[in-house]
Amino acid sequence: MNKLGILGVPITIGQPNKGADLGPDAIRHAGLYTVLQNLNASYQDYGNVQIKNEEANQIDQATNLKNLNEVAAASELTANKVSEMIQEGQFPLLLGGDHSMAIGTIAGVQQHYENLGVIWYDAHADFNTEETSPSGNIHGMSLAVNLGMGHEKLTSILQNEPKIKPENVIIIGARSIDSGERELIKEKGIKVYTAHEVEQQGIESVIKESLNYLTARTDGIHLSFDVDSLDPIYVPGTGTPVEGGLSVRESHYALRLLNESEKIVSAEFVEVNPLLDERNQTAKRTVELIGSLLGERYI
Ligand SMILES: NC(=[NH2+])NCCC[C@H](N)C(=O)O
Ligand SMILES: [Mn+2]
Ligand SMILES: [Mn+2]
Repeated sequence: MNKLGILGVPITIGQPNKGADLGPDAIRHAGLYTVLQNLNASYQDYGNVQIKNEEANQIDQATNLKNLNEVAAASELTANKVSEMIQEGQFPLLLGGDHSMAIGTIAGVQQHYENLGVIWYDAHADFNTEETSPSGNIHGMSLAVNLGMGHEKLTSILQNEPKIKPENVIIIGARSIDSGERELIKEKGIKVYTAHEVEQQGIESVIKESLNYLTARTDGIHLSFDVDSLDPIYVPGTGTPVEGGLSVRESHYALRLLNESEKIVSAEFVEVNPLLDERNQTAKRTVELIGSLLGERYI
């Protein structure tokens, strides 16, 4: 694997809770470097992107978007940094931060791929627009934004065009989808393996099918891993938990299969919120999951 470029994106204003800005450092403190050193991974930690969480408390009345300008500014900074890391030949490993950060990360990665694929591992689809969103929270819109749907300040980061094609996206683990999102998902023909389908089909088959499908049609796959994909019993430190989630075991297996495929070109682990956590267990599990993606094995 290429040298890792680690970047924290301490953004919390894409959703209503304080504390997701502490996620990147909680992940570092939970033993990230030890795991990387045990894997003999070479890495460079660029620290955290400067995000203006404090200055943001605005609902843009005209648009139903919370903290639009600040999220857009954060996305721009993130996108540029991520793009630079790939330019340097590094594998971006991004630590979050709420899921609005994916607007920036994917814009940055996409600069280097003509036909980027995305695996969106999440309890949610994050497929709202300002018209459909029940909350106005931009973390529930980031996937739609990446497909070119939503406010122009968000869809035009780095380039004013869609970053990914609808047919190059696979959502895995979904179990909380708003009615407006459901319609958009159907309209765009997005592939979704809900939590029920993971149960029915098994995670191995879901991941292998996804990899076969995406490898045939894309030139690289970005992994967007929202920790709330897991059941809240394992990840209490996250802002929008949904019962009935994926298990730690099947998620490790999913990540191991992704590692073995050698098709993942960048990854983000998002929605860790230490203020909602107990004893940093959510960050610790996140570090272990990162280990599986990077090649750690039980034996
Ligand atoms: N990245 C997340 N955790 N997203 C949660 C989104 C929740 C809800 N669908 C919304 O739009 O507000
Ligand atoms: Mn999400
Ligand atoms: Mn989620």
